[in-house]
Amino acid sequence: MSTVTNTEKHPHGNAGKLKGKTPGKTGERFVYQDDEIIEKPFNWAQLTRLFAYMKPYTKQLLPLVILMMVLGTLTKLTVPYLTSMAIDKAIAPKEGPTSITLLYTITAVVLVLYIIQWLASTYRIKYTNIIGQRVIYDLRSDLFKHIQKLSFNFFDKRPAGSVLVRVTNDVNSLQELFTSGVVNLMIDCVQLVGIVVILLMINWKLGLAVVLTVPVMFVISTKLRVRIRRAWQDVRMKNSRINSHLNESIQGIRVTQAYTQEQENIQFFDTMNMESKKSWDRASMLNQGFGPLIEITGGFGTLILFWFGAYLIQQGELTVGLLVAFSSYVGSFWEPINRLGQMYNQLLVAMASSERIFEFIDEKPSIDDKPDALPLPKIKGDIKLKDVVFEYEKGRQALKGINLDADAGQTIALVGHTGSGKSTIINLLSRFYDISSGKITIDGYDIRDVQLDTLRSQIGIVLQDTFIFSGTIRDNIRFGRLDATDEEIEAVARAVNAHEFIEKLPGGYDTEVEERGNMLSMGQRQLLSFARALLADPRILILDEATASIDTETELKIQQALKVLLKGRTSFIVAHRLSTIRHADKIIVLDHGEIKEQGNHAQLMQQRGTYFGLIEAQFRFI
Ligand SMILES: Nc1ncnc2c1ncn2[C@@H]1O[C@H](COP(=O)(O)OP(=O)(O)OP(=O)(O)O)[C@@H](O)[C@H]1O
Repeated sequence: MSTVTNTEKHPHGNAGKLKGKTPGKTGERFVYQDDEIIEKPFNWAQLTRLFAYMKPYTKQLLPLVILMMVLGTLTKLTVPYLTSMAIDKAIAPKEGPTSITLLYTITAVVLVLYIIQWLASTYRIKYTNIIGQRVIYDLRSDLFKHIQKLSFNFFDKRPAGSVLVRVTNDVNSLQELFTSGVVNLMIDCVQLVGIVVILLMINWKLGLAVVLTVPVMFVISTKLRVRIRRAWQDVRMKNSRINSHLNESIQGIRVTQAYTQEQENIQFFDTMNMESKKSWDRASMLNQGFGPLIEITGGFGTLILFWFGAYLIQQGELTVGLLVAFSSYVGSFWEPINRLGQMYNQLLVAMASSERIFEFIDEKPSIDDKPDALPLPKIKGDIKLKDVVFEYEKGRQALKGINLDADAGQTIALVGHTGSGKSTIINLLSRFYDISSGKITIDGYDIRDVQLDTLRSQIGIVLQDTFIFSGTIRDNIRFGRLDATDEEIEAVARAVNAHEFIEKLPGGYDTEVEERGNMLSMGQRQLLSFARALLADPRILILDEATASIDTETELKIQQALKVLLKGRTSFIVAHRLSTIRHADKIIVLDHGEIKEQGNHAQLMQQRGTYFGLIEAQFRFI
């Protein structure tokens, strides 16, 4: 495609999965059913697919992470045992004198172990962050690349906000899982097994008593955490609704102000904002209430430990040092258990997010190359439409059997009442949609049989409301052909009468225009889009003429520019200006998806039919 397609002409705002659009019912707007699902049951296939994103990094970074993890865990688990040695052998030995030298030696070893532990954990965090960020980068980039390829009918069905939320929120919600979750899961498992083994080795009776409380504690902690996690998820969801609304309200701020709907909008936002606040309050209440409760679940284990431990010391089966070591191990026992419960919740949330992400990634573009599609060679520009029927939705024909021939170099003007099918024809020529039946050929090639990019790169499109991207004027023209030189850009700008106004801008060609080019007038934006199309130099040009009335001087400039642009190309123009229509080689008059009349201006005026009526009406209107 030589120029960008206009999203505004195909608003995404049609209901799709929107539940309703009644103003005031905050809960109803900006709610997309599938975005609402917070958690999904465990799904191994999906989890495997998600973790496959880590694969490219398993060879270099993951071994390092595992090494750091093992090192960190080993050192961590050794310290309590050394402490017990310090107590039992150096501070209060059963037999013989206390040994300060042994105490110093143990302290020195513990110091070294702490240093190793610190280094191991620093590097482990560093490497896991690298892996996590890369995975998220890959995932987001895959998703974006894929969305770029999806066809118009995909966007017809979905509100832009919903697409936005998936690329941002859903991907972000996986961030935690990849940056810390996976590695923590491994560490916790290793640590738990290590601790259980050590506890049983020190004293199997006491070990067993403590270990038996684990499943109970695990269930309690997980169950409590589910509620907290859900409450926080609700906060996120409410925030993402605010994001969606913000997106729409900022894009539509001009309409809002024009219709003086600011108050209504503020009220609506307020309700949303309040809901987000309430949901936050709820979550933080739960956090305050349950958080400490979870923390003290570990206290039960400690109670059992001291009660039973004291008994074993009395029986001579345990030393004080070992009890201290035991208590230290038990202390670092609850940490991984709590985290595992958290991790489980995190996985359920990740399931829902990844399902939504993969749903988009799995969406096949409805318009794609056939497996045996050949490149479309350089074309002359003969276009034929034969019995073309098209339905956007099943059962509603937007075009009802169109037959039309355009010879290379001809200018075809499409005219007709609103909704008669003009834009639909131009959408079909670039294969933004596939026809329901019939055939469209270019130089004898069926457009469904050739490679899409070789087709679209030979068609230039200029739409009514030119889409200006944020960047310089030069960048915006260069969008037509990325390898164009500055001289070429200036040459096309001169050819379409745009040079003059560009020169007058504060930075000339390097003036930064904000997104959508609001600082430029409608006429200037039109001229820019002409320059863009001329630079692309396509054999076929599709033009949706702007309806906006502009001053006579600019109008004249646009007419001259149009002449330059149309020269030597086959052009289809959804024409609104009489001057454009008059100069067309062929005028196609559409009515309810059918061709009513065709011919040149003089012929059609003579017929005194629909065209005559349209022109008369336009004059009366003017
Ligand atoms: N994305 C879409 N999904 C469903 N129906 C659509 C879509 N776009 C257009 N239509 C319908 O197809 C018919 C033809 O629309 P089209 O946009 O081609 O008309 P038009 O002649 O270009 O009108 P206008 O001059 O107002 O732009 C209309 O009935 C319209 O409602």
